[in-house]
Amino acid sequence: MALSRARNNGEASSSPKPNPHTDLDSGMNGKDNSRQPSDRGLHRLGTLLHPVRGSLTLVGLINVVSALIALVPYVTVAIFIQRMLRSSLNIDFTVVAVSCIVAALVLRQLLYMGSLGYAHIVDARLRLSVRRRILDHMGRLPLGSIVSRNSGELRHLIVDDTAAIHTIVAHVVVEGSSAVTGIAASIVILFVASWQLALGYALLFALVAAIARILASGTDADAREKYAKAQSQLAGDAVELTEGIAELKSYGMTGGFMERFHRSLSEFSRASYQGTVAVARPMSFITTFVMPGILLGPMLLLCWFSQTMQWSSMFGIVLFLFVGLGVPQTFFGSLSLIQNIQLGLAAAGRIGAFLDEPELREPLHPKVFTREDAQTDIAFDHVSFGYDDGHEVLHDVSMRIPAGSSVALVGPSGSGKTTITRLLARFWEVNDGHIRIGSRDVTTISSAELLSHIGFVFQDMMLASVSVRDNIRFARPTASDDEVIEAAKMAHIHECIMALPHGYDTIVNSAEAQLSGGERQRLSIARVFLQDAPILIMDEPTAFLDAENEGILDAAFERFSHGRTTVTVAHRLATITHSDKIVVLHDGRISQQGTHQTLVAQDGEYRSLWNAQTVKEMQ
Ligand SMILES: Nc1ncnc2c1ncn2[C@@H]1O[C@H](COP(=O)(O)OP(=O)(O)OP(=O)(O)O)[C@@H](O)[C@H]1O
Repeated sequence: MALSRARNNGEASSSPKPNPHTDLDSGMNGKDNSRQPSDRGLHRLGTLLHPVRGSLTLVGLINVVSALIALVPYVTVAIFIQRMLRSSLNIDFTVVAVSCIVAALVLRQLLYMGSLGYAHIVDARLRLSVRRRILDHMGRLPLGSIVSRNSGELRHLIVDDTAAIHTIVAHVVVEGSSAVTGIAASIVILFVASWQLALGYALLFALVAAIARILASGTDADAREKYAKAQSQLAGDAVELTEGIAELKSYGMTGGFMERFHRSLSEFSRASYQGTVAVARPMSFITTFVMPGILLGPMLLLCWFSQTMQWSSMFGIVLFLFVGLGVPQTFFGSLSLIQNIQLGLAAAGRIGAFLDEPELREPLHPKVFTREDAQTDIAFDHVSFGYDDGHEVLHDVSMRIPAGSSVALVGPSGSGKTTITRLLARFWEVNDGHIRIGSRDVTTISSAELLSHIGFVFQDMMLASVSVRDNIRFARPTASDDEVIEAAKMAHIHECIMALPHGYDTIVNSAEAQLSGGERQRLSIARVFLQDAPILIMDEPTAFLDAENEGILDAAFERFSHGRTTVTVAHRLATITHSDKIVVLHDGRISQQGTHQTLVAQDGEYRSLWNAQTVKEMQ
C-alpha cells in the first residue's frame, strides 16, 4: 500500500559494493571507489568549491578592502568633529573631508557591486559544472541505484541543493568577508579610540548576553528539537495521507487517519509556538537593546563616566560613539548568513555523498557484444549479493539457463527473485561469483550493449512525458513508424492509441492521455516487442491486464518468446508450468530446480507452494 511505500521511497540503500574481481581491475577505468560516503559537509563543501577557490579568495579580498573603505566616512567625520572642537576647521579641510567621504562611498559601492557580479559569474560556472557532474555521475551509476531512488530526490539534488551552494558562493563569501572585516576593524578602532571605553562596551554586551540567557532559561530548552520532531512527524503524515488517500477512502479508514493527522497538526502548532517563544524572548530583548536609539543611552553613560575619570580624549569619545553604534547592526545583519551556511553545508553533504557513490565500472576497451553473443547460455556461478554492507540477500546462487530456454523464478516474497534478474542486467555488481553470458562475464560487456540485448517487462514500467510513438521507440530509436505500429498491434494497444486525441503523437502523462494501468503496461510491452532482444526478463508481465487482454498477450508473449532466452519472475505458478526449468528460491538460496512435473513429484517447497495455490484457486 502506498502508505508504507511513501516512507520507503528513496530510503533504500543505493550504494552497491565495489566488485572484488581483481582480475578485471586493470581493464576498468581505475576510479577509486573505496571511499565511503560520509556526512562531513564542511569537507564536501571544500571539495565542491575547490575549482573556484582562487576566484573566491579574490572576491573575499576585494570585500575586505571594500569593508575597510566603508570605515573611512566614520573616521573622517570623527576627525572633522575633533577639528571643530579644537576650532581648527576650515573650508579646505571640509572640502577634503567631503571628497574623501564621497570617494570612499563610491569606491566601496563599485568594489561591492563588482565583486558581487563576479561572484555570481563564478557561481553560475560552478553550478553548471556541479550539475553536469551530478548528471554524468547519474549516467555512470548502476541502474539499480537510480531506480531505487524516487525522482524527487534527484530533482532536489540538481535544483535545490545546487541553489543552496549558490547562496554560499554568490552571497555568503561577499557579505561574510565584508561583515567580518567590518566588525574586526571596528573593534580595533574602538580600542584605539579608548581601550577603557572599548572594555566598558564589551562588558555592556556581556551583560546583555547574560540577561538574554536568563530570559531563555524560563523556556523549554528542547523546544527546537521538539519542533523539528513535530515538523518531521507532520511531513510524514502528510505524505502518507496524500499518497494513500485512495486506499484509505476505499477502505473507509479516513476517519481514524484524519484524527492522527489532526493530532500531528496540533502537536506541530504547540511545538511551533513553544519554539517561537524560546527564541523570541531573548532575541526580542537583544534586538531591541541594539537599536541605535536605545544603545545610545548606555553608551552616553559610558562616555560621561570616561570623561569624569579622564580616561579618554574628546576625539576618542566621538570615534567610540560613531563606530560603536554601528557594530551590533553589522553583526545582527550577518546572522542570516549563518543559516545560509548551514543550508549550504547540508546541501554540499548530500551532493558529495551522491558523487561519492561508486560508479558502475565499465570495461575500458570492451569487446563488441553482438546479438549472436547474447544468444548463448547464461550461467550464474556462486553468486552472492547484498544491497547493504553486512546484509547479504543472495547466497552462493549457481544455475544454468540454456540459450533459447525459458526459466521461471519462484519462491516466497523477498526470497531474491527480482534481485537475480537485476543482477543479470548489471543493475548492481555482485559481491562474489560470476554471471556469464556465453564465455563473457557481464562485467566485461559495456552496460549499454548489454542492456540493448535484454528486454524487460515489469509491472511498473516507466513511461516518459513524450509522445506515445517516442515512448515505444525508446527501445530501438532507429525503428520506422511502421515497425512502431506493428509492435503496438502485437501488444494489443494500437486501437487505444488511435482513439487518443493525437494518436501516436499524443503526449503521455498529459491531461489528454491519462492511461490506465493496463494500457501503460501494454505500451511498455509494445516497447519490448519493438526492441526484439534475444534475452527477455519478465516480472508479472500481465499483472494489470483484464482477463481478455491477458489471454491475448499471453499468446503473443508465447509466440514472441520462441527462440529467446526468457527469465520470468512468477507469483502465480499456473502461468509457468510449461517453463523449461523452474528455480525455487528460499531466503536467497536455490532450494530446488527442475521442470514442473519433476518438482511436483518431489516432496519440497515447490509442491507446498503449488498445493497452496491450487487449493486457493479452487476456492
Ligand atoms: N533496492 C533495495 N535495497 C535494499 N534492499 C532491497 C532492495 N530491493 C530488494 N531488497 C531486499 O532484498 C531482498 C530480496 O528482494 P527481491 O525483491 O529480490 O525479492 P523477491 O523474491 O523478488 O520478492 P517479491 O516476490 O516480493 O517481489 C528482500 O529482503 C528485499 O527487502
